[in-house]
This record gives sequence, structure tokens and C-alpha cells, in this order.
Amino acid sequence: MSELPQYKKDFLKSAIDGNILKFGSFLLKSGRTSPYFFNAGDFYRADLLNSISTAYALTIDSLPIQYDIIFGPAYKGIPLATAATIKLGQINPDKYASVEYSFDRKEAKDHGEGGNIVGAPLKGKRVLIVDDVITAGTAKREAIAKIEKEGGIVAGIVVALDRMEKLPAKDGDDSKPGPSALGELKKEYNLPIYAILTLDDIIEGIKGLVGEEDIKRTEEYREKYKATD
Ligand SMILES: O=P(O)(O)OC[C@H]1O[C@H](OP(=O)(O)OP(=O)(O)O)[C@H](O)[C@@H]1O
Ligand SMILES: O=C(O)c1cc(=O)[nH]c(=O)[nH]1
Repeated sequence: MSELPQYKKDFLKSAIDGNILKFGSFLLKSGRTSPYFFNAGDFYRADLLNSISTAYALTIDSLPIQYDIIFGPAYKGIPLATAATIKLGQINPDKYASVEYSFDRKEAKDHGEGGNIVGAPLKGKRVLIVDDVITAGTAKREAIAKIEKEGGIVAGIVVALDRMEKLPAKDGDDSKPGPSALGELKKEYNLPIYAILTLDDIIEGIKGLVGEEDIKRTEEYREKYKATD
């Protein structure tokens, strides 16, 4: 595997040091028990937020995507998209000073300015969605529907982590091969979707940073649930 860029290594290290990427036994939304868990809600300290926003900004900067607005789905996407927008403006002000951000409310506001979008108006704008992870794709489908309803054009999605795992089988038989939620979303909407880190990156990058037993259990999990895409 090719060597991870330094900013991705730094991001991984700060996620481990900040106890955001944890190893142990965790129940997922899918019902699976995972030996690792990434909680983007835990980037709540200035240094950690700086680390994740730098990783988003440098990842976004490396992508062949044209966009006007960074959109963060409520709730965890909101600080991520906002911080990524600030960081883009800092890493290259000439290029990114005019990038805008917006986010949705989970429930529409019926007084004051009303509506369920806060921040830059989306009409006619190219929108890049920034969020933490894709598990089932449900939250991203809802975000896409809200953006399109406002007249925005979704240009792509960037998440912090691609777990690279197959969707749970409808018949409950997890031994069959299958696609990932990320892969299905890509196909369904014909959208570019990128991650700062994949599970492969994590397994490669944690060597020497976490215990051998945690690495082994994470490798076994990858083997068992690896998606076909
Ligand atoms: O459904 P998916 O697109 O696969 O994404 C899974 C999302 O679910 C969680 O957020 P949730 O919608 O529960 O809201 P929260 O950000 O308020 O925790 C999680 O933070 C992901 O963003
Ligand atoms: O699948 C999940 O529920 C899930 C996994 C993960 O690593 N992080 C997260 O926030 N959710």
C-alpha cells in the first residue's frame, strides 16, 4: 500500500491520542460488534478540531471537485463543515476565501427566518457535503434531498472515515459478499465520495501506535465484513 500523506498520519495520531478512534468492543448502528469505533463528536477541543479541520481541508484541496458551498448535515456534520470552511480559507485564501458553508436543522423552524437551512442559500450552487461516516447512507440521502429541494446541486461527499464494510444482508446472512453503503450511494447518485481515512489506512497507520491484539482483531473484522466495492 502506498504511504499515507503526512497530514493523514497526523490526523490518525491525533484521533488515537484524543481517544476519538477507540479500540475495544462497540455495538454499531448496523447491529454488528466492531473492534474499533470512530466518534467524530469527540473532536470537541481546540487542538482536536484544528486537527480534523486541517485533514478535511487538505483532503478537499486535493480533490478534483468544483463546489461553492460546504454543507454539514445536522448535527455532527455542522462543526465539521464549519471548521473545514474556516481551514480552507486559511490554507489558501486566494483560492478559498469565498467558499461558503451551510447546514440543516433536523426540524424546520416555523418562526423568525423559518425554514430548515442555516447559512449560505443553496439555490443554483454546487454543494459539497462534509460528514463523519457513512453507515447506512440514510443521513446522506436525507441531506441530498434537502439540498436538492432548496435548488442546490450536490457535487460530492467527503467523510472522515470509510469503514469499507458491506451493508448488513437483508436476510441476516452476513457471510455473503456485498457492497458498502458508500459504494451504493456513489452508484445511486452518480456522486464522487471520498474519505480522509479508510479502514485500510487505519490498519496500516496504527502499527506501533496501538496494541498487537487490537490490530489483529481489526484485521479479522476487515476480513469478515469487507465490502465488494
Ligand atoms: O445514515 P448515514 O448517512 O450512513 O450516516 C450515519 C450518520 O448517522 C449518524 O448521525 P445521525 O444522523 O444519527 O445524527 P447526529 O449527527 O445528530 O448524531 C452519524 O454521525 C453519521 O453521520
Ligand atoms: O456504524 C456506526 O454506527 C458507526 C461507526 C463508527 O466508527 N463511528 C460512528 O459514529 N458510527
